[in-house]
Amino acid sequence: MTETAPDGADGSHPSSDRTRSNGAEPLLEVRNLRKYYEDGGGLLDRVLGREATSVKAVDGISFDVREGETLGLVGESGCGKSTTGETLLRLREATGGTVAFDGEEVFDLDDTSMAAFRRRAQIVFQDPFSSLDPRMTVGAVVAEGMRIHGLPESDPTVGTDAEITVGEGIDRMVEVDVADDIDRVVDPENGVARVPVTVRQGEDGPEATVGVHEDLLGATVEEGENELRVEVTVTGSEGAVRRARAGELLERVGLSADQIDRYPHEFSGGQRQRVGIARALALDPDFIVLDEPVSALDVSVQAQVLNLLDDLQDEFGLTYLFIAHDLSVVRHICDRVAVMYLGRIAELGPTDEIFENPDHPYTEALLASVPRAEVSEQGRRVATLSGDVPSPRNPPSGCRFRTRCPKVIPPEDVEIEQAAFRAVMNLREAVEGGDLDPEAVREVGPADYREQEVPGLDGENAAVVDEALEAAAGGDLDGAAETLRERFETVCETTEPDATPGRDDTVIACHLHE
Ligand SMILES: Nc1ncnc2c1ncn2[C@@H]1O[C@H](COP(=O)(O)OP(=O)(O)OP(=O)(O)O)[C@@H](O)[C@H]1O
Repeated sequence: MTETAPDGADGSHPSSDRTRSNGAEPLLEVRNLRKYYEDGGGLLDRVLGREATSVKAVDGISFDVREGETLGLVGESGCGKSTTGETLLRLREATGGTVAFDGEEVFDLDDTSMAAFRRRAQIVFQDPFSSLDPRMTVGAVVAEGMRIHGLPESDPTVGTDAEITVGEGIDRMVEVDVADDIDRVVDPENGVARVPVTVRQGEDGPEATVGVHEDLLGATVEEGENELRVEVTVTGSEGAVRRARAGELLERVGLSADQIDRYPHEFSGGQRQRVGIARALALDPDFIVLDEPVSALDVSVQAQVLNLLDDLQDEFGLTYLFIAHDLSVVRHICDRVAVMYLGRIAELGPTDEIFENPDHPYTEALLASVPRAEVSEQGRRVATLSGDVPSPRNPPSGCRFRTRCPKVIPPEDVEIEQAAFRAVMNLREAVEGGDLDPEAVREVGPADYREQEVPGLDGENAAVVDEALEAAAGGDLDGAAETLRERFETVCETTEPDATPGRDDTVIACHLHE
């Protein structure tokens, strides 16, 4: 199957000159949002009969999404990006915090306001294979939301009008009435939905025909003494109006209205994602959460879908929250980027700032894992991201990134190389977690063990580690942990860094930048 793509078929990325959100008001204000999953604990908890601990998927994050901008939300798998998107849309119940949308508290909305919010705030999911019901035609998929919400509805602020052409012997004045709900069928231009109508003399008297959407609109003529009265109304059923709109939306996202009766399995991945986008657009939203919208697509198709999203944003004045783990995607579509780690936001700022001049060691490390296309960036010295992401059931104290951070801060009075301090931190983790094997220390002796496992120490630092390893070799892991803690405890573990203003509209949560 081939990909239909009117936009960016050359594979180019959308423009990265993204300034549309400068100075814009926030459309979405997220404050201290939390979402914990209480799922009865992990297997280990159950085996050991331990009390269940919740998964702190999102653990107190705050950010704004400004009107008309694209805010990127990036981070490694499992850091809470999808949970954030779904919780702020109220698809999941938040554990705490607030979300204001256009000034209204989303978590306090009554049923009527909630229905309006559901229309205005949409989501496009990552997986176009599982997010479309295989038993529904794509036309039904796109129209479903409209059916639920009674759309398309008439907008009282939109005027309706007819452009009349009169011919073939009609010499009387023509008066036209246009029903107010014509805008459900005809897209308004400059606030007016216009219908071209032709009035001519037929065999049985005057007749009027509409020039657009003939299957949905109708015109009737009534003869008066000196005038003809023409009335234009919507004659199509609700279902037919929705179907026509679904067809238009399919066309707008680069598919064909002729494909309206096909099933999802008849489309390629990229085409299915276009259907998902048409479904989101059907309710005429202001805000869309794009949850990894191109991650499941071939690289060649990704740029086309990104270009489409970019065009739609301009055309419909949309605001996006763009969730991605792939930083190279984010760079070209986002105005600002929030970097998330283990349920928290590490750094947030304008995309160029985040990419050119990251402040948070996690952002630096994440960027280091992005393949560099530009030669000028290839030589950049960056720290690498090593080790596993800790469990969100039991995140590290203080700064959550400290267990992997290549810039963890030693105590003021301890002189130590960064690599050696990292090794000490790792040793402490092992001792505190009960993962250090006393036998292994006994076998080689504490000093040799230190040389091997915690190289680069001398003087007092070496002596303290030896003392701790001595205790560990004797089986006293608690004593070893205490000895190490007394000398090497860092602010990164005792104190959680506040999110503080950095340079150029950035916010950063790292003790190095306080
Ligand atoms: N329904 C659930 N019950 C329990 N834990 C969950 C549930 N959904 C997600 N989690 C956990 O919450 C954490 C955050 O998951 P989430 O899917 O939000 O992260 P993510 O950053 O979007 O990752 P990915 O890119 O892999 O989707 C993970 O540890 C995940 O295992």
